[in-house]
Amino acid sequence: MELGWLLWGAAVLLLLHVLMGLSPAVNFALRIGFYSFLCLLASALTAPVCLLVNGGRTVKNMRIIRAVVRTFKYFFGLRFEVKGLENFKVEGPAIIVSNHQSILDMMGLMEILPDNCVQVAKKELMYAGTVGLIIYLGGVIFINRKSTTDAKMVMAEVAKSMTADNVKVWVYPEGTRNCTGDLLPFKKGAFHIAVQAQVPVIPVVYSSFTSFYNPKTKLFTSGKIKVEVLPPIETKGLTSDDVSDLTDRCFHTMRETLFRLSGRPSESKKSS
Ligand SMILES: CCCCCCCCCCCCCCCC(=O)SCCNC(=O)CCNC(=O)[C@H](O)C(C)(C)COP(=O)(O)OP(=O)(O)OC[C@H]1O[C@@H](n2cnc3c(N)ncnc32)[C@H](O)[C@@H]1OP(=O)(O)O
Ligand SMILES: CCCCCCCC/C=C\CCCCCCCC(=O)OC[C@@H](O)COP(=O)(O)O
Repeated sequence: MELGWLLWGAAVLLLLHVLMGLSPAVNFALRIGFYSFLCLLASALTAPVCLLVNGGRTVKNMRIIRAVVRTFKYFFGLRFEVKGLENFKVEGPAIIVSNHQSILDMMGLMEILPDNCVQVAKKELMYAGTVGLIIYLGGVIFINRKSTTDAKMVMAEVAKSMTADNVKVWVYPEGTRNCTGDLLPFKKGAFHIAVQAQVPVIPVVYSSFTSFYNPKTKLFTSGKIKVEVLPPIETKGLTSDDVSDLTDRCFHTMRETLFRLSGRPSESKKSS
């Protein structure tokens, strides 16, 4: 009986191995499928723990979620090389902005997530089964991207409450996933919150995934991701008139850093 199960297991592993060797598309689909399965399963198992330990929706649950997600990288052969963690050690609340390449970003996010930090997410994620539940329990702020008025109202509330509750807020200013090795133009929401709450903006940059992950060419292998937490940009004394400048400044600093971390010549060097 036990030998039978062993043989079945070996046959399944062999089949997976052959399928993965045969076609990059199958390899890609299997790995993404496994990642989604892992997220759904881990969320289903972690949600009751969060409820038991912390009783409901609170940023404290992020510590539990973070500990669980940090184990995921081993399944995919991913390594993170992190620099600048000391830049998170600002007194009190802050806005953290980072580049957003893929659903895999959740691993990079949890790798360095400071305590008392929630993310801003599109409201559709609330309905992603158990993942939606765990994100809700972690205190994630949901916005309706289709209504600027709605999103602005939610963000104005966040600007007020983050100081009172002493939380950091993590925003992906590109507003959507982008795996091209460059940055999309930044949306301004994150920078409006920072100015309204008069808190610093801390930029975080992850090197381009394109050498090991590319949905267009169905590439997904193991790889190394360089992460840099950049020095905080102060916003004390800035007003809403300064938001565009602040957004541009942050965009250019992050783009330079992205190119440097990804071993790509920067635009200024290319033209010289
Ligand atoms: C255990 C296992 C677990 C497994 C699993 C765990 C995972 C556990 C982690 C989950 C983590 C999830 C992570 C999800 C990640 C995403 O869901 S990313 C997608 C959602 N996030 C975002 O979209 C954030 C970035 N977007 C923004 O900030 C956008 O500005 C907004 C607020 C959505 C508005 O969108 P928009 O209208 O398209 O953008 P924009 O052009 O910036 O604004 C239009 C105008 O409004 C103004 N404006 C914008 N915002 C404001 C504001 N707040 N106040 C005043 N004016 C404003 C602008 O200045 C602009 O006016 P002008 O300057 O042009 O005159
Ligand atoms: C009963 C309903 C079942 C629904 C099943 C849904 C399956 C989803 C399961 C696992 C996927 C893992 C998700 C990890 C969290 C990813 C967050 C994320 O990266 O969202 C993308 C969002 O930032 C930007 O969205 P778009 O690039 O604009 O699009």
